[in-house]
Amino acid sequence: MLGQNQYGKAECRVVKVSREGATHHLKDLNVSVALSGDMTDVHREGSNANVLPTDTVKNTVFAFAQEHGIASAEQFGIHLARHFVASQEAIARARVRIEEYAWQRIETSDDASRFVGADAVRHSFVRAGQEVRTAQVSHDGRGWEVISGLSGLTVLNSTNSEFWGYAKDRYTTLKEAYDRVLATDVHARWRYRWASDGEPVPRWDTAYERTRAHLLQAFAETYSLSLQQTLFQMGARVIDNRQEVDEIRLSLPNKHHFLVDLEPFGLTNASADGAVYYAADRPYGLIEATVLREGATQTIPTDLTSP
Ligand SMILES: O=c1[nH]c(=O)c2[nH]c(=O)[nH]c2[nH]1
Repeated sequence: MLGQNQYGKAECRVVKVSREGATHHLKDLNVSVALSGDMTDVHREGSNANVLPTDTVKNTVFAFAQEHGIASAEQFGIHLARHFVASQEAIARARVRIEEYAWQRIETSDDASRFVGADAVRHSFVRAGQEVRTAQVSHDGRGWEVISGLSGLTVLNSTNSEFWGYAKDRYTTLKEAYDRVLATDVHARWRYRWASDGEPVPRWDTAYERTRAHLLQAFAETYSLSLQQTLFQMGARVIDNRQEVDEIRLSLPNKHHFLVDLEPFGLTNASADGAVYYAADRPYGLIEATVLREGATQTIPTDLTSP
C-alpha cells in the first residue's frame, strides 16, 4: 500500500519589488508548495498523467507574484492553494508554507542627496535581526590590538546598481545589467588605532554604532557600478569619518537576484516598473578587500571574514 504522499516545490525564493515613483517596497518570501491527491499511478506505474510538474509549480509562484502582487503572505498562499486545487482535477489538497523575511528601510544621512539625489533613501533596505557583533582583543604585555566587526548585516538596494563593461571570453554568458538588485551580507572587521601614547580610548559602543551606520549609509548612497566599487566606498566612508579606525576588511557575498523570465506566460517583468526576482542561494560572487588609512599597515588577517 502506498501511504500518505505529497510533492511540490520547496523554497521558492521570491523577491517582489514594487515601485511607487522613487519609493520602492519589498516583499521577500520563501514559498514551499506541497500538493496531494490522486497520485497512485505515478508511484506505482510511473504514469505522470496526474503530475503537474514541480517546475510548473515554481513558475506559478513567480508569475502570481508579478501578475497579482503579494499583499500578504497569507493572501498569496490562499491564492496559490486555490489555484492548484481548482485547476488540476487530480489535486485534492494544496499546502502552501511561506516564510517572510523582514526588511527595514536604511536611514540615510541628511546629506544623502549629495551622493545620488534626494530620492536616494527610498530603495535601500536592511534585513531585521540577524546581525552578530564581534570583538577580538590581543595583548602582549605592552601593545594592544582591538578588532571589532559585524557579520550577517544583510542589505539590499532595489535600484542604482549596474554591472557592465566587464571582460568577456568564450565562457561568458552574463548579460550586462543597467538596473539590477544589489544585495549582500556585510562581513566587516575594523581595527582601532591603539592609544598607547595616551590618546583617549574610543567609546566602544559608540564607535561600533557609528561605524555600522557609515557602512549602511555608504551602501545606500553609492550608485554602484560593481560590488567592488560599493565595497571601497563603504570602507572609505568609515576611514574618512571615524578617525579611530585605521583599517577595515570587508567580505561581501554578492547575493544574486535574477529577474525571472515571465515572458512565456505573457507577463512583462522588467526592473523599471517593479519586478519579481529569484533570490539565488549558491554559488555567489564573493568580493573582499581591505581599505586602509594612508600610512597604516594592513594587519587584519584576510581570512578573518571569509566563509
Ligand atoms: O558587482 C559585481 N562584481 C563582479 O565581479 C561580478 N561578477 C559577476 O558575474 N557579477 C558581478 N557583479
